[in-house]
Amino acid sequence: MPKFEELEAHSSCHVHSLSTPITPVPSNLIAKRYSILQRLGRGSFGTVYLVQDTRARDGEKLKVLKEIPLGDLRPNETVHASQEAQLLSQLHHPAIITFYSSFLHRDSFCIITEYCEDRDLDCHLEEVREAGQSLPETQVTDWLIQLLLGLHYMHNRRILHRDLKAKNIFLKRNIVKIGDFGVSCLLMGSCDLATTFTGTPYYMSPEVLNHHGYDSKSDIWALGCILYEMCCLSHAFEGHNFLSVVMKIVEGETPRLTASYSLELNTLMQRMLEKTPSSRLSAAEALKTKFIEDSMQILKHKFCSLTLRDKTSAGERDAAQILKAVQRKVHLQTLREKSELDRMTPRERMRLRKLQAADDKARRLRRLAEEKYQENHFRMQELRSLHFEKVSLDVLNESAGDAVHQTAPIPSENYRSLGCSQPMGRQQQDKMRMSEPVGREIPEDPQTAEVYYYMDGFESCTDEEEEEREEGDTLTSETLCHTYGQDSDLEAMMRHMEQVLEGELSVAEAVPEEGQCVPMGPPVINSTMAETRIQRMTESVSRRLGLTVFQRVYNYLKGARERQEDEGSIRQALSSLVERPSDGFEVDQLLYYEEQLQGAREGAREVAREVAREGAREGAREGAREGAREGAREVSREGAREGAREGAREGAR
Ligand SMILES: Nc1ncnc2c1ncn2[C@@H]1O[C@H](COP(=O)(O)OP(=O)(O)OP(=O)(O)O)[C@@H](O)[C@H]1O
Repeated sequence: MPKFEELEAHSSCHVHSLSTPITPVPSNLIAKRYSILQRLGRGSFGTVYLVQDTRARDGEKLKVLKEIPLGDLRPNETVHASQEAQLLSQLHHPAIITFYSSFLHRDSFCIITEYCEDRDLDCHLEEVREAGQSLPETQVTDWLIQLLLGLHYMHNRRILHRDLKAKNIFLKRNIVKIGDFGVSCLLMGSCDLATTFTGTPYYMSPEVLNHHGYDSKSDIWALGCILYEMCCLSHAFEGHNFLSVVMKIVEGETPRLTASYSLELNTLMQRMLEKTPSSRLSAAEALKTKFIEDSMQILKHKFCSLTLRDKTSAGERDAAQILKAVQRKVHLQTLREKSELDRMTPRERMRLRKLQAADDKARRLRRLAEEKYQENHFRMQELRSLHFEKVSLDVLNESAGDAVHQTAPIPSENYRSLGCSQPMGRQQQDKMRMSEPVGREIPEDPQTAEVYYYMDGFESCTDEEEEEREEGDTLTSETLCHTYGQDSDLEAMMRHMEQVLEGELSVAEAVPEEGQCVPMGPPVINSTMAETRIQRMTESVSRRLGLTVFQRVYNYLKGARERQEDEGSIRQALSSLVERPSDGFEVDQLLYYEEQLQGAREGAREVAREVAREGAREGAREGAREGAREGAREVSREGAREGAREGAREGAR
């Protein structure tokens, strides 16, 4: 049962459409600021919602809320997780989904993160597969570089992902972002059980399956699997059932990419899929390979021209706005010249006021255009100085040149001649938004009209022209906002690439050892999370197969595993129970999880028993020691008494 009111159900692989924005109801706010817009989906541990942050600035309002039910946990048991969440919220990288905050809401642990409107990589790959297409190598390497940069950033800070998979990678315009970084660790701690339950079988590394512990190289293994998936649109290690996948990962051959991808990319992937962690590349080492460095140069140029183009087109839009304002102004100015002030009717006066408003507008737009022009100019100079001659030329020819020409023919003197003086700040611009009076006539009496205009702040224009102008204004400011957000990610990504290219990257990456990743969830959340995962999985498989079939498959597989039947006979038996033997995959995985949890519980009970036994032994020892001490004391007391009595007797004698 969903805890939060869901306004719209949502299938995971559909574009998140928000055609009808939902106005938040203040009384329904979660943590006094988030209102649920729609449900994005349900994962193994919790439910994911798109929310509106009523306290955030425009353009940053949409966020994601992950609600993780904590069952019967007491609030103080989650304090540790909240503290670790604080740590995560201080980390920022454009390839990592921003972790804003976490809090407790009723009996759930809630996490607020950045929202990625372009869905996850898994959905994207499914679409490509369905369309019978494939991803070009440049696209694959562009994404791989960004993912390596993100991994390197987190690994350097001793944070492991533990559940890297295509479903945890999100697309946001031109960049990819890793989701849930550190979250599994936060909730599950870092023990072996946590690794088993947070990992997804297809991406699990040999060392994890062999219970040799998880480290940063296990994340690299998962990324190698994702790289294979981006190229071949199927899992790197596939099998009919859970155990056959495990066998392939642990003992099978390292897969190869198809011939349509370069040898260099194939070699890189194979080095990321080395079975021995010490022979496997780290993120820093992968970033320093020649293939990645060369591809990174190209990606950096691409990002450079993208930000430039964004800014240029914003400049073009501004220029168009200015042109419109100028035309309108010329028209109004003619009106002004024709009329003498004292002979004006109120309507004419109104027009004059509008003229003044147009002046202000033109001045603001001119300023914006000048700023944009300067920015573009500065970036172009930057580009040249970095010797990216080819790119600079392309950019100048393709777009910047156009924009410069479009912006340049409206030199600032033209506006000055229209009587503009002081430029206007952004806040003032916002205040200057016009309000539309509805159904109000302008009074004909000049004095009354003056008061009327004053009350309306001189901006009460109902003309269609003004409406258009208003629409144009809104568009401009929104586009600028949008461009800024996008640019900041692209620019941050470029900075990270520059660091690598300029050799500011330590290849001897601080590799977190098992159990050393920053967040260490308390064990009590740990086993609750494991139980939740088992429960969710049981629900989902029994829904898919039907309860009766699920029970049959479950009972058969449980017996078969106990009898240690071979894979061939298991496959044959499964084919009579389910349509495809692969349908039994999740049941198999479920049995494996149950076994692991059972083992962990028995381990914990054994530890508790041992502690109790040791306590009893220690108590007995202490008792014996105390008894001995008491005995000795009694003996010495008795001796003293006897001595005294003997002394007295002797004295009497
Ligand atoms: N930051 C986000 N922006 C946009 N969509 C998201 C975001 N986080 C999650 N989603 C979507 O919400 C759904 C559920 O995500 P969640 O991460 O809980 O589960 P999952 O990755 O499908 O499974 P698991 O919990 O096993 O990792 C998915 O469809 C995912 O694409």
